[in-house]
Amino acid sequence: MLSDEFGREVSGVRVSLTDRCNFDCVYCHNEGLGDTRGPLAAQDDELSTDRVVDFLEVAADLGVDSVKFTGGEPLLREDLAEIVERTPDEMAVSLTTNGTYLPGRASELVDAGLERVNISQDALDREAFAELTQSGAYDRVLEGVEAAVDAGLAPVKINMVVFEPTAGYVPEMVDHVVENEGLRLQLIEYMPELAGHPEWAIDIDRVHDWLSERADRIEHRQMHDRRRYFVASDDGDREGMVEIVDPVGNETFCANCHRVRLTHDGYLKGCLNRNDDLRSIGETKSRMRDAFRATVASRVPYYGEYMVETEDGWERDERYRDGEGDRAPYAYTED
Ligand SMILES: Nc1nc2c(ncn2[C@@H]2O[C@H](COP(=O)(O)OP(=O)(O)OP(=O)(O)O)[C@@H](O)[C@H]2O)c(=O)[nH]1
Ligand SMILES: C[S@@+](CC[C@H](N)C(=O)[O-])C[C@H]1O[C@@H](n2cnc3c(N)ncnc32)[C@H](O)[C@@H]1O
Ligand code: SF4
Ligand code: SF4
Repeated sequence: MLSDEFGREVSGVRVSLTDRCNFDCVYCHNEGLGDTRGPLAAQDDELSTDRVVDFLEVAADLGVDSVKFTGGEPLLREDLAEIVERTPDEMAVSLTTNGTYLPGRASELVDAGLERVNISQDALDREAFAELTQSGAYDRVLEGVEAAVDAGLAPVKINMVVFEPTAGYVPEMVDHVVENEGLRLQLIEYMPELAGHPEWAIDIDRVHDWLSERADRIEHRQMHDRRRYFVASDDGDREGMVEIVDPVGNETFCANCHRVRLTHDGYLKGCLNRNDDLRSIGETKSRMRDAFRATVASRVPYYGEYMVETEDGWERDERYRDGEGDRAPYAYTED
């Protein structure tokens, strides 16, 4: 397994298969790929099936043992099952999706080798959901969760972004996963670094404190040092798990970051929040190997190294002022 200069082993890759999406969530950072708006049909710049598979084989050779497929909406790729099927056996395969295309396709993905799925659902309220995602697909998402459970993907992780408009729904989402076997909840701190609107953020420590009071036990996950809270139902018969993803301004989170990302158009990046280190994987496996090694060698923790805390808040360190990217940063437009 390769390690970076900060002793962080790279055990996982996150592959964005497309920057397209059928939703337009108000908070979306799109994994650093710019806006998801635009045509839904497949685009020429997207990596072909073979190139994704070549890359995964190279990553596996370099000791990477897990892959997460994401996007945009990864199920907009018609070849997703083929990609999962052709992923090297030694890699654990998971997916993050908005869930809308899982009905009818979840079983095919499981048969191909999919082991886990995270489905985004920010509220149990239809209207709030529509406002947040700019879509009317609430029922379809619930069907997607059901399809995933039925296909054998339990426990399914529900991803919920916690910010001003959703914070009030946290207690009922926690109850929802306690009551429903087969579900887990992942509360993701709203990240304004790429998406803007820092005023939407809430103090995630308040959520930690609230869960600490409710939980019977707490575990720390090696990845990002994330905390997992185990919450029992009132009658003690059932238990739900709630994980908090709290990367913003969190040096410990970054110090335990073990993932490299691949963009839909074939660039490696060492950090979700960076857009100035995009390195092309090229066409051949030997180029891909070199690019992967170079990206690992130059990746740095975002908070605490790339960004340093000053009296005025977090600022980019002088040493990283000049970007080292092979292509221009992806663009976001303000709403
Ligand atoms: N800043 C930062 N945010 C991350 C990182 N990993 C996950 N996140 C945030 O958490 C969101 C959801 O992540 P998922 O794609 O569902 O997967 P995950 O929780 O990281 O992975 P698993 O728990 O292994 O399924 C991401 O879109 C980010 O907003 C990371 O390395 N850095
Ligand atoms: C970018 S989406 C891509 C996969 C898929 N379209 C989905 O929504 O699950 C991956 C995850 O990022 C989360 N996310 C998007 N923008 C975010 C932000 N600004 N802060 C925190 N999480 C965010 C989403 O809620 C989702 O769970
Ligand atoms: S569904 Fe995912 S990729 Fe699409 S807009 Fe929402 S968070 Fe972004
Ligand atoms: S270095 Fe920090 S911000 Fe960047 S991807 Fe890793 S955990 Fe996220």
